[in-house]
Amino acid sequence: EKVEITKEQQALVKVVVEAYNRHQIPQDVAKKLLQDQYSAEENFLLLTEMATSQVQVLVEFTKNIPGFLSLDREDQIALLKGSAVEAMFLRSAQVFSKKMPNGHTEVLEERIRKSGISEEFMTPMFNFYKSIGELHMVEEEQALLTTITILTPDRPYVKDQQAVERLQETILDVLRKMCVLQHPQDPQYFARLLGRLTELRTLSHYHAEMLTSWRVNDHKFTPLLCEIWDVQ
Ligand SMILES: CC(C)c1onc(-c2c(Cl)cccc2Cl)c1COc1ccc2c(ccn2Cc2cccc(C(=O)O)c2)c1
Repeated sequence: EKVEITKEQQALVKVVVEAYNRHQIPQDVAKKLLQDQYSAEENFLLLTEMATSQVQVLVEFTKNIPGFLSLDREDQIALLKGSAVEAMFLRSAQVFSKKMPNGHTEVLEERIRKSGISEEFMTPMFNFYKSIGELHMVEEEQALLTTITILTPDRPYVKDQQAVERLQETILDVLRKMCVLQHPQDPQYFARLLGRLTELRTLSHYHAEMLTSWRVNDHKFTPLLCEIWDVQ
């Protein structure tokens, strides 16, 4: 049947994409990527600063998701805590699929590889970046996929899962239509996008182990990261 995006769905996408593009890491933080030296300590500190900045960007973006602020307050917190790592993997994946001015990408890769993260997490992490890059997502797809990740009903401690499910379904519906319209030659494209969400969950489990190994080596995080990741 003819797939068409309704007026209100177009308005929804506009709000989400504008919010997604409005909130970027401050240029001075992104620029630091290129400047400071390369010790493992320096790299860890820089990545910590970027993660902290990204969490602030994520909180601001989430407040613009239509319906999010009408959810139960504690559920809003549970959704943010449960999705922060996955949203940041998606965001950093955009950098690796050349979202950032080139030169940043290589430097960011270098710093991640030399920040005390053990080899076993590197492979899945960079495989994910590669698999995201291969999708060549347009910015609407990136913004909607991040929104769908945030609106995952079965995060720990979410009380009213139905309310989250209703919001998520609204976004899934418009993303599905957009994929059909943007990729008529690839009917599986939408399914492949959602497949990345499964990969994100696996990465999120790896990340919990990365955090533990950093803490064992007495690495310090910022108060915001401690709060959102329940560490220290
Ligand atoms: C605390 C710190 C060491 C950490 O723990 N886990 C992760 C970690 C790692 Cl090592 C990989 C993936 C996810 C996380 Cl949380 C991190 C670092 O988090 C990052 C690092 C870079 C990130 C982000 C998010 C985006 N980017 C890339 C980026 C850079 C500059 C500008 C922009 C931009 O949007 O304009 C984006 C998070």
